[in-house]
Amino acid sequence: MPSRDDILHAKILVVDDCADNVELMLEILRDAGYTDVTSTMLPDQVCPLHRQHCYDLILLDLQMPELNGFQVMKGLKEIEQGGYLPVLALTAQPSFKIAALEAGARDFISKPFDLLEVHKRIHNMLEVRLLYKELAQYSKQQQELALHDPLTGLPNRRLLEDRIANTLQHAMRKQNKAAVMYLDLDGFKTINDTHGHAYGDEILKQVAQRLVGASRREDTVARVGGDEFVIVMGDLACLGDAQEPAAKLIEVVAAPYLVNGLQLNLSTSIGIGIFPDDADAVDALIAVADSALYCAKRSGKNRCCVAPAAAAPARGMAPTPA
Ligand SMILES: Nc1nc2c(ncn2[C@@H]2O[C@H](COP(=O)(O)OP(=O)(O)OP(=O)(O)O)[C@@H](O)[C@H]2O)c(=O)[nH]1
Repeated sequence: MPSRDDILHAKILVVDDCADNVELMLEILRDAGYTDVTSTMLPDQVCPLHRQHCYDLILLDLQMPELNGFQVMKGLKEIEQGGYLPVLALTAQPSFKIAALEAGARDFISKPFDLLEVHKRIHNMLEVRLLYKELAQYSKQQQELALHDPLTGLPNRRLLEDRIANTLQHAMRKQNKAAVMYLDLDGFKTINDTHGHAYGDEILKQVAQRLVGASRREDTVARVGGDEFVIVMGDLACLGDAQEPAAKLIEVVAAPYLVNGLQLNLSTSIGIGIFPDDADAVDALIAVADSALYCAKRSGKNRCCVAPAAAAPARGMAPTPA
């Protein structure tokens, strides 16, 4: 629930073509303790100003020459699409009250002003507006949490699958290739067993940062399990375009780690699946990369293998170390 302080610091815009009315409203608001109040006498400035400042409350006179309050609300609705239109209409015309509500205003204040009514309606509207913002922020955070790994902040499997699907669609349109790289740290269990889980967590966070740092901005780096990561790359012309960055990933993971004054070395294995050569669907491509990873582990770790023979008969039987 917004506090009294939050409400008094809300951003308010007063819109009226009459200078005396503007002055009166500014005085009422400042006397009540509102700290962030501005005004305009130019109705055509309301939308650009709201786009720039995102007001919590717009006190809008309905009868203005050139652009009236109803037209202004139309423009504001486009900016606040799906959101909460923070308009409190000001009118001396009783017949405009319902029309204003129908046009999207949340409430109205009649002129001449009844001071008590003005204070109450402004306070109530701001309370709802700020609550609405809190809710929108909370819902955004929840969505983020549902799609990201809490330890590293990387996309989780759910978001990864979405990103792979987009990458494959893009590759299909462009008639080029994409790669899914399945990466699993070597001997990570020993690190946990030797130095503790918290130390292992720190290493995982550093690995995540290194993988992101070594990837292109448009690639996706996701954490899909304990010490498992998946990297998705689009816009590739050939297998070599994936093997080269995979070798770079192996290299960055291998650089020494310093955690709590303790230096440690680590290696990783990577399996690569190529779209459309090895598979043409999200799950299948992940499965192919996972099988290739298994080959990399089995053939000695600290290396990268492409899809095994079963998934890529054209490339022969043996896994291909990078
Ligand atoms: N610190 C930490 N460890 C985790 C987390 N999630 C899973 N693990 C541990 O990560 C380890 C994964 O080990 P494995 O991949 O099975 O084994 P490994 O030692 O890496 O062996 P290879 O992959 O064959 O080289 C296990 O010990 C898990 O308990 C986590 O969030 N934090």
